[in-house]
Amino acid sequence: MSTYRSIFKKDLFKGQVILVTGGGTGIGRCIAHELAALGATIIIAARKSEPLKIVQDEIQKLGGICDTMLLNIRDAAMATQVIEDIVAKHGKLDGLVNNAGGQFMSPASQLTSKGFSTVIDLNLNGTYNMCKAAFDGYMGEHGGQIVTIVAETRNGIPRAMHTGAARAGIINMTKTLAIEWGPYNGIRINCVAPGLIISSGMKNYHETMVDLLAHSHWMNPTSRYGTESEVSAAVAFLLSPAASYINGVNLEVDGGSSLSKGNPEGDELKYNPEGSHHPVYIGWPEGADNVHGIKHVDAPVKINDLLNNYKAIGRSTVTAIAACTLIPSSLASPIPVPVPSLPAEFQELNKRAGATVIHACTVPNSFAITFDDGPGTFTNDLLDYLYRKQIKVTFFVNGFNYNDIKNPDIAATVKRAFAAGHQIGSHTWSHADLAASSTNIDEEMTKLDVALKELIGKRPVYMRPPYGNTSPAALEYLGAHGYKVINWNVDTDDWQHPSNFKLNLQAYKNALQRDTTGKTFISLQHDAEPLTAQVFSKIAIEYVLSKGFNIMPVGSCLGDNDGWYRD
Ligand SMILES: CCCCCCCCCCC/C=C/C(=O)SCCNC(=O)CCNC(=O)[C@H](O)C(C)(C)COP(=O)(O)OP(=O)(O)OC[C@H]1O[C@@H](n2cnc3c(N)ncnc32)[C@H](O)[C@@H]1OP(=O)(O)O
Ligand SMILES: NC(=O)C1=CN([C@@H]2O[C@H](COP(=O)(O)OP(=O)(O)OC[C@H]3O[C@@H](n4cnc5c(N)ncnc54)[C@H](OP(=O)(O)O)[C@@H]3O)[C@@H](O)[C@H]2O)C=CC1
Repeated sequence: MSTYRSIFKKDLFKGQVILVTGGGTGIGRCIAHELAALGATIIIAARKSEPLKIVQDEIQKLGGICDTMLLNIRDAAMATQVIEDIVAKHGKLDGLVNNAGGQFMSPASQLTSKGFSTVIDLNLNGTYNMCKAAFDGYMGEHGGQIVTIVAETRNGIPRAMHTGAARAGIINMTKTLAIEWGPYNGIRINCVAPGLIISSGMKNYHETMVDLLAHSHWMNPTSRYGTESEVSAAVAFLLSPAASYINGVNLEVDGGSSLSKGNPEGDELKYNPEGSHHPVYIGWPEGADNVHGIKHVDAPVKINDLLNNYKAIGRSTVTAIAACTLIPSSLASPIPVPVPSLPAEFQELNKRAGATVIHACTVPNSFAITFDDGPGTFTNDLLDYLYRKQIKVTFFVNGFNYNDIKNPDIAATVKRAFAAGHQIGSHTWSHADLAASSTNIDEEMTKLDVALKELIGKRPVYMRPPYGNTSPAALEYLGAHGYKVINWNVDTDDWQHPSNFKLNLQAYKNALQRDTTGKTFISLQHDAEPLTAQVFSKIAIEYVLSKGFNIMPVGSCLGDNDGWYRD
């Protein structure tokens, strides 16, 4: 049976006694396997005995030495007792890996003080309890190495303020302890700060979060998530003599994700949705997971699939990994063909027949980015971004769909978008299908016009039919009432796949991948969709800009700068 294959030399920790808290699952389990494979006597400790026993059994089967102890790191007395028991039973304590910890996700505004205290107590106080117990019980007199797993917190952790605060506290506590405990007690103490890691820990997240995470793994400078092995390797390094001159640091193992988060010009950055150019490091032996009943990793299925993908393609083959996140060809849409302008005689005919449906722009090199169904709860976030980038787009708004346009917050968003110079178009009052015989087209158009007139003092000329659906009767009505009907030639499908940014972006890529000379585009997405407003729209805009297009409202891209509205 093959053991964990560490990149470090065999017997690196032979004869050492090392405690790994939370060693029964995920990252802690991987660290326990690696250190045991390198010769250490490992003690894994946590609240639940069953996972500990399973990992102990795995390590022993592989020829390692492993002991288990029950421990709640929040309980200072229990921490003291566990250290005492280890020293009594194993004679010493060379290393402590503070891995136990966690949190739940919550926006700061919804966090209760009990919830905040709970996460601070677990992570900050819990880590303090362990460090203090290790110092008092052994290391203060004999020295030792301490490594604490925190989380990358460089620019805060949105929706996890409590854990960000706790981990930042630990990082600072670590620096102080390095100063106080280094010179006289021979202790080295450091932190490892993982970014998102494919581990069992992700099983604690809600399914929607897992779905989002599964689609976002390319959104960091290394274009993939990390592995438990990559965190474990950092821990092993910091515990080892190779790190003898490293004290009080926080080593980020995050693929560079902390570099952009929270930076206004960094969030929507320069991700490479094609896939990673970086090899992945996995210490487990080559081959399938779950060999000899030992699972390599136990992440949620969709996240584990990512890892299998990284593995299947190759651990060190740069080009192969770059291909690991291909969208199946069945999902790719055909290259959109811009609709050429009709000859004059047909334009006249068309007028009589009703409005023409427009799918593309006419101004060379223009790209109109359009948003339907809003305003949504996060449209303001999008407006902030558009302001920073000085980009104008078109919002085809509804009166009563996801939100009520008469709601003061929603009304204020429409006014803000209009005042900022974005084009406001009509998307009907209630998102009605204009091709359906039961739809009262006049009511749908007029009711929204009246509401918009009240809000922005004008009625829109440009409109988008919901679902892109029209009928001869609808076009006749719209033409007769002076509306310009706008559809699209780039459909991101974001309403159906709101967290699949990669799939959404594929529509843009299909449009822009070949020679685009002379071609112009109108794209469709939905600002009522929170993830589109917050994330995808920014990715799409960066992509279009990177291809050298000028982004503008639909009216401008059709050469019309003063006919967007009427009184
Ligand atoms: C694409 C972008 C995505 C970005 C995502 C970035 C996220 C980065 C975060 C950093 C990366 C870290 C990853 C990981 O850590 S992986 C997971 C590791 N494991 C865990 O996190 C463990 C899971 N969590 C828990 O077990 C518990 O939440 C916790 C231990 C933290 C608390 O458990 P405990 O049993 O002590 O506490 P209670 O359940 O009794 O709750 C106490 C009070 O806490 C509040 N609370 C608890 N859960 C929630 C919740 N889900 N939502 C809101 N509030 C919550 C609440 O006040 C509880 O008190 P009451 O029950 O009386 O109300
Ligand atoms: N996975 C990721 O993407 C990232 C993880 N991290 C951090 O890495 C560490 C490991 O995470 P991961 O393996 O993914 O998640 P897991 O949830 O699998 O691991 C957490 C471990 O901590 C133990 N634990 C929790 N509370 C206590 C407690 N009060 N006393 C003792 N043990 C406790 C748990 O065991 P039990 O419930 O039996 O006590 C569990 O084994 C955590 O600190 C996590 O926050 C940081 C950044 C990213």
